[in-house]
Amino acid sequence: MPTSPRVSDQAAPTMPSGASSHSVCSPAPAALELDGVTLTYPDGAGTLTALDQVCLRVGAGQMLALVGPSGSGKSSLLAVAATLVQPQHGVVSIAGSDAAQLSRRRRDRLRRDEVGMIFQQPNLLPSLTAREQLILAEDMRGGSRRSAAARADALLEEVGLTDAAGRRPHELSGGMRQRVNIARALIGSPSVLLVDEPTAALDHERSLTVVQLLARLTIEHQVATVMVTHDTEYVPSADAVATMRDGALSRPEPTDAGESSWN
Ligand SMILES: Nc1ncnc2c1ncn2[C@@H]1O[C@H](COP(=O)(O)OP(=O)(O)OP(=O)(O)O)[C@@H](O)[C@H]1O
Repeated sequence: MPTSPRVSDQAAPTMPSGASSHSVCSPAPAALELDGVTLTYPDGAGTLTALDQVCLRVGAGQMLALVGPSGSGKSSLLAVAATLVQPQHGVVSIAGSDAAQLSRRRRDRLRRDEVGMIFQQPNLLPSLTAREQLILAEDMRGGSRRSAAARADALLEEVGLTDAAGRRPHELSGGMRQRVNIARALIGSPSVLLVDEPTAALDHERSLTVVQLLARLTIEHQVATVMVTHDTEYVPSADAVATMRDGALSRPEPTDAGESSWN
């Protein structure tokens, strides 16, 4: 469960340039909210709209699958939700904090404390054991080594890797490496988990294990998870699915799994 300090010192109620003073989507708060988000990139003499008035709400314990063709804006949405890229218009809110209202330092802290990220490739350090990968991540967040070790052990157990805690990446299968990656992303007790193609490097059986694990941990850790996937086979494990097309996001449709829990 989330235990880390929350960023709560939002600046006074001046709106960022281009942000609306009212909610385009819904007034109810959620762990992750995008409200009327538009992101453009320079494109020759003009601009390319990567995200077009995107609205999205994902609550604690919910998992959204995000699908769409290549170039439709999925990675841009994750980058904006991670507060790594600032949109020209709209509001990105994480755990109740409007990212645009924060100083850069506080936005970095918000990301560190509240956002976990998982990419296609686990990017584990070759010389560290699975357990040390997690402890290092918590050390870098400023957590105590003792609590980091206890938390690492608990997370490795949750992802079924207790017996592999002392192994280095080259001694782990691709699926095991991705499970270490997932445990590492959760060690800071984030509110939001952003997952980009977690199964791209895995075979079918391992992919299914990883996606089902993400769905279970989303509930157990009460995180708001957004998972980009090319493979619609894994969508039923999520609570809802939304499609990106040319920067526009469809209304999320609940899956069978999320019929009663999706807002
Ligand atoms: N840094 C950038 N500068 C300029 N254009 C960009 C940049 N990043 C993305 N784009 C463009 O924005 C659009 C959306 O790209 P994005 O990577 O978000 O799509 P995607 O759905 O994640 O694609 P893929 O599935 O291939 O990863 C594309 O037209 C892309 O070329």
